[in-house]
Amino acid sequence: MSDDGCALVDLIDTLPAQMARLTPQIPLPKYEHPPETKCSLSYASVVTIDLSEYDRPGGRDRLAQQFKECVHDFGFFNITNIGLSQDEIDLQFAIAKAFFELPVEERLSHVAPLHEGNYNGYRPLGTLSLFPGLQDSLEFYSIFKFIPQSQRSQPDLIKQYSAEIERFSRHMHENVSFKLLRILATMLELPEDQFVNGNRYEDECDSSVRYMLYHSRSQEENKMFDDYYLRGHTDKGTLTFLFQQPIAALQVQRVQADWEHLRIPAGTVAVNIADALQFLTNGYLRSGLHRVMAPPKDQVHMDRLGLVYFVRPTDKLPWKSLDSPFLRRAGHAKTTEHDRDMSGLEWWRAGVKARKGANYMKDTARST
Ligand SMILES: O=C(O)CCC(=O)C(=O)O
Ligand SMILES: [Fe+2]
Repeated sequence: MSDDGCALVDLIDTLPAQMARLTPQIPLPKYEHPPETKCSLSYASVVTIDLSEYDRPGGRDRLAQQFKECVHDFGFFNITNIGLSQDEIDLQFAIAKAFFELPVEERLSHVAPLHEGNYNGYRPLGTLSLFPGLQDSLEFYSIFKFIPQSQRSQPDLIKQYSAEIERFSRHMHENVSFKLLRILATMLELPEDQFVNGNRYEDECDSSVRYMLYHSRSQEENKMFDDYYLRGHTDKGTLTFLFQQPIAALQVQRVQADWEHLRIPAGTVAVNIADALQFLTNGYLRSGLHRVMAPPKDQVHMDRLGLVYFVRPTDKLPWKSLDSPFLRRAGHAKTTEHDRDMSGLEWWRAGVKARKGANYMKDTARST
């Protein structure tokens, strides 16, 4: 950069409007998480990966060993020590809460181009019918990566906190998810950056920070919906990160087992392997099956605010399955059966379009 500051001025001029912080920033009240349920529930036992091991001598090998216990038969694990403070995470919850308190006209003025298979922006309440004639009670707001290809209109609230949201988004993507993707690739005897290369931050894809709000329903409504908030599904992307969630509604299912609750306490993030990794590894990595149900009786009246980070494949990822000595030994050798002449991004958007308006069968798992 030149020392007369011109380069800096040029840079600021070319920054997308969304990234330029407006002042003053309206302070947000500190987010208080609701208490956990006191009801006794059946919780899934989940492997916990301590990410602070990653940079210790021998740490990656130890983490790879731990991965072997959970990535093939389950597809869910927890991570701790992700390098973000509780305050940084709680600020995202505070922004999420403030977003859903904006007037509905303002939320609706930033609707995502859903008809293009693209969730960038607001996805209004009741967009999906869970059963014929029964609309979901979920609204969400997705903030795509902070790259020129993803820019769109944003409410002032989001513009004011864009620096903090960008830091969160980049950290989850380039630090946390890349660590996991590198360990997974090494474990599978693939080049270390095999998965990272198809998920680079600067390439176009639909990775996003997502703020979610499930509105509570009455007892009668829950009965009509068979208690479903979100049908059983696997996620379509690469990896999903689900943050602290005291309202016990998320359930996961191992192969041929009953549904169990997934507990995500403070200091922990749940990670869900998604369809792209399952496809690329010919089914060796398992895309975790999950659903969201009405919470237990001491929480059923509460709205449920969620914070999620989704990593999704980019336009640089060839939609072709992989081969490695590990995969061959494990009986998951390359198959060309589902290879396509398209990118991960094209595959992803085609899936979102196909899903729109789909009529879900009660116990059928679909991708979301
Ligand atoms: O709300 C949750 O806990 C899970 C959300 C989810 O499964 C999804 O958005 O794909
Ligand atoms: Fe999901």
